[in-house]
Amino acid sequence: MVNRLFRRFKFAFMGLKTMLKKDMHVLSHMVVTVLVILLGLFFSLEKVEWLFIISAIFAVLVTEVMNTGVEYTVDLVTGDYHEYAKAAKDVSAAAVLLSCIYAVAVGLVVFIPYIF
Ligand SMILES: Nc1ncnc2c1ncn2[C@@H]1O[C@H](COP(=O)(O)OP(=O)(O)OP(=O)(O)O)[C@@H](O)[C@H]1O
Repeated sequence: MVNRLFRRFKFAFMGLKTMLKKDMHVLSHMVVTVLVILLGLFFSLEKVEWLFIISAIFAVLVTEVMNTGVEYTVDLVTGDYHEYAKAAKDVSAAAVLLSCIYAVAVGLVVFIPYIF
């Protein structure tokens, strides 16, 4: 039981490592995440504000990870141009875009009152 749990964590961490190697976007997300956390500490955000910031950070990271998974799967299935391959990758990228819009909206709502 503990062994199985440990194996699942191990594979999940291998996934994160693969992600960092394949997708440099994740590094830019990490940099923005650190900056946002520092800004949050500087303004001493309220608990609810932190919850929204954390949800936005994870929304972007999770969609990026899923997007990379879809890209790998599509590339495994076909190296040729295919309308469905394009649709799968574009729709998956759209999920990242939506999560980024959510993150920007949360950032603006939380930080604008502190800045102005
Ligand atoms: N096999 C394919 N058939 C049709 N269109 C494809 C195919 N592979 C990629 N595309 C198109 O090219 C775009 C870019 O695909 P790619 O695999 O290079 O991902 P990416 O967005 O550059 O991701 P990353 O930079 O994270 O690797 C896709 O969004 C899709 O529109």
